[in-house]
Amino acid sequence: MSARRIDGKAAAAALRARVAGLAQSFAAATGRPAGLATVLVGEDPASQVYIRSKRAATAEAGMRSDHHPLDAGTSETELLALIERLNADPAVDGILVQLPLPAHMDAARVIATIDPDKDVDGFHVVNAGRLAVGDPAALVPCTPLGCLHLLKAELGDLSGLHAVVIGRSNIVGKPMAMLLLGESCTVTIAHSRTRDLPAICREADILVAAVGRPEMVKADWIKPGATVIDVGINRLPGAEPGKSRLVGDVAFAEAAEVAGAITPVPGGVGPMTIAMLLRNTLVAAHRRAGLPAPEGL
Ligand SMILES: NC(=O)C1=CN([C@@H]2O[C@H](COP(=O)(O)OP(=O)(O)OC[C@H]3O[C@@H](n4cnc5c(N)ncnc54)[C@H](OP(=O)(O)O)[C@@H]3O)[C@@H](O)[C@H]2O)C=CC1
Ligand SMILES: Nc1nc(=O)c2c([nH]1)NC[C@@H]1CN(c3ccc(C(=O)N[C@@H](CCC(=O)O)C(=O)O)cc3)C=[N+]21
Repeated sequence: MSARRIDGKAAAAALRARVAGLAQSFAAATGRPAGLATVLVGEDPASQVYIRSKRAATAEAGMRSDHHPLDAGTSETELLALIERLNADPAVDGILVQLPLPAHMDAARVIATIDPDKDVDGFHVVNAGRLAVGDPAALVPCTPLGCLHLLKAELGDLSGLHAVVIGRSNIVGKPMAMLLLGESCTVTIAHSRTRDLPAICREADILVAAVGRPEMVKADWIKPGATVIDVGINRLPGAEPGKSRLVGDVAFAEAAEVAGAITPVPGGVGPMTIAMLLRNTLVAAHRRAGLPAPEGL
């Protein structure tokens, strides 16, 4: 392997430590901890694992974590009523409704009900719009924010670099492209209808894969020396029965022979997502308390 391995776990731990320090100052200044409310509908095992790690990280950073588990049969009306209560609760700075939601719910309507200034996932159309127009009040989706943090730590100034983002979802691909545009990259967004994807990827100084296809990006898709960010989380059957293993959207071992730097899965973007959730919660708390934005995040 010739590429540098970008250690998302270490970067996330450093960011969480900074958040914890600032969370302490916030509590001292306001007399209350910053608070995140999590909502999980149903019992999807993967979602339960994610919620557990998000809550543990929140508590460890000295913030309040309130969890609202709802059973799978809960009506959308009941969920919307819970969100309205959380919107009105002054102890709640951030609201996270874990996705995916059960099929009988309209995720867009649910997200639209969250107060944009408590929308620490950054999924509300108001926050998507703020990001698109460069309004600093935007709460930005955690995963692309984490990717950008890793890219800046690796490369410094990104201006003029050609970034190719594979994937155009509202939660990863599109906001990632907006952030890179904001850093003055030349941005190409690729997706399932893109023609000759390998050739387009080979033009990239920065390649972000957010597709959900295990090990789709091969070594010969990568420009020598490029920085590769692998957002994919794909669970494949493991070596032993009943066990699973995680792989990204990039064929890591072969890609690492060509790239200049690359994130692993696990231990890359995933941990940064959680750290950025804490960051967004603290930023939302400062704003709601009328305090200036915390520095160094
Ligand atoms: N690490 C983390 O914290 C997070 C990881 N993830 C992971 O990131 C990945 C992407 O997530 P998400 O954006 O929600 O996924 P979506 O399924 O919403 O979007 C996938 C995107 O990939 C595109 N795509 C699918 N197949 C191909 C293909 N063969 N060639 C090119 N493009 C293709 C789709 O194109 P089209 O629009 O044309 O259908 C779509 O835009 C998943 O593996 C997910 O688990 C997600 C969130 C957080
Ligand atoms: N409202 C909402 N907000 C989200 O941010 C959200 C969501 N719903 N639904 C699901 C996706 C996925 N996601 C991840 C978070 C952490 C890791 C993570 O920590 N991954 C570890 C490995 C964890 C493991 O072993 O499973 C890693 O990559 O090293 C991965 C994925 C957040 N999501």
